[in-house]
Amino acid sequence: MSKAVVLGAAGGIGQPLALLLKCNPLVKELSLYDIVNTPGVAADLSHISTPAKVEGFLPADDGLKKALTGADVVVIPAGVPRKPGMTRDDLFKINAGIVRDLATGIATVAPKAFVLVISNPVNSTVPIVAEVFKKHGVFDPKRLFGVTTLDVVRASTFSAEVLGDVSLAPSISVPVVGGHSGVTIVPLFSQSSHPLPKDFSESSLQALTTRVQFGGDEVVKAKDGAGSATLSMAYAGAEFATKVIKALNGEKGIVAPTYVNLNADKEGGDALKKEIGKSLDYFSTNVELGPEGVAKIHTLGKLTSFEQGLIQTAVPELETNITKGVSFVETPKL
Ligand SMILES: NC(=O)c1ccc[n+]([C@@H]2O[C@H](COP(=O)([O-])OP(=O)(O)OC[C@H]3O[C@@H](n4cnc5c(N)ncnc54)[C@H](O)[C@@H]3O)[C@@H](O)[C@H]2O)c1
Ligand SMILES: O=C(O)C[C@H](O)C(=O)O
Repeated sequence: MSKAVVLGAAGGIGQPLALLLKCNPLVKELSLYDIVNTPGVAADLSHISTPAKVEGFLPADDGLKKALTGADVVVIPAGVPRKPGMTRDDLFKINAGIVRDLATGIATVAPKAFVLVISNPVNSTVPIVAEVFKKHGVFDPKRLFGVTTLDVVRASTFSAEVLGDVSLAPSISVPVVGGHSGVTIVPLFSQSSHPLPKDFSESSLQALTTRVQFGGDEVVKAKDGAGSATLSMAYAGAEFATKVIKALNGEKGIVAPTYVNLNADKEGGDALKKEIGKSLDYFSTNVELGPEGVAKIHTLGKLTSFEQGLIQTAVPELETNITKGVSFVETPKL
């Protein structure tokens, strides 16, 4: 039984994510923090007849500190979402500072908590959290995760559509590796639990891959200025948080793609760097979770030449995104 904290809990993701965590029997305490509205959200959720005790906190009266005290798992969906025409990197200007400040709170109050970063641009915000933790001398790469589960969820859903049977979606597992923005999102359909049809053409594979890579844009466009994916993200965030909590409670054999610091498992991380041909510090890949967080970083395995090409396109953009996050904390210029 764990204490989960949501930072940004009154937002479009935060509220449904908090609902799903309140309904999770593994959550004993749920603390909700935001700059607005958390007392109301917490009061509302607290009437649900599940065991988790819910409390809401605002910045006044040391709210962040109170929310984080005793935290096992901290999920961060705080920050602004995209509008049509924006890239995730366009959010850096605002979200980098928000994530840095929240990370400072976690590093100070709950340095051992598992930190799950949803705020975009994930490729850069995860390094920001790491650098803040390093500054406080409490960085443990095993405990920091960029949440890329929505890409995995989309790959399952879109594969099921292609296979003509949407009921398959929950059982389809496609590793999605790289990062979480556009071309850095690399679905490995050749490793799907449910292979694509034998006569699936190269152009259809390209279209399916592009749909996963730009699935976020599909939602941003449909919402037409009212934000980005919230409900599907809450579902994905709760899925991933549940995996982390289960692993923390000692459940074995839990593997999920997530964006991690490759020093979390030196052997696996080094092997992965060799595979991608670049010494990046962060990459999303299948990770085995354990009670201490990252237990094992899996390598990518056998790739098709199409997938190798996708990785080679992803790597330079990822490198730029990572450097941007790291240097923001080293020398803040914004
Ligand atoms: N990783 C992913 O797959 C994924 C998917 C969807 C969205 N996102 C990202 O998640 C973030 C949130 O999206 P949303 O739709 O929930 O946005 P939103 O605007 O609906 O909610 C964000 C919440 O953050 C709060 N907030 C702002 N500054 C804060 C601070 N300093 N401390 C605490 N809370 C603060 C706001 O008050 C708001 O309630 C965006 O950056 C978005 O791009 C990531
Ligand atoms: O697309 C976005 O900006 C939000 C999120 O990263 C997504 O993938 O839906």
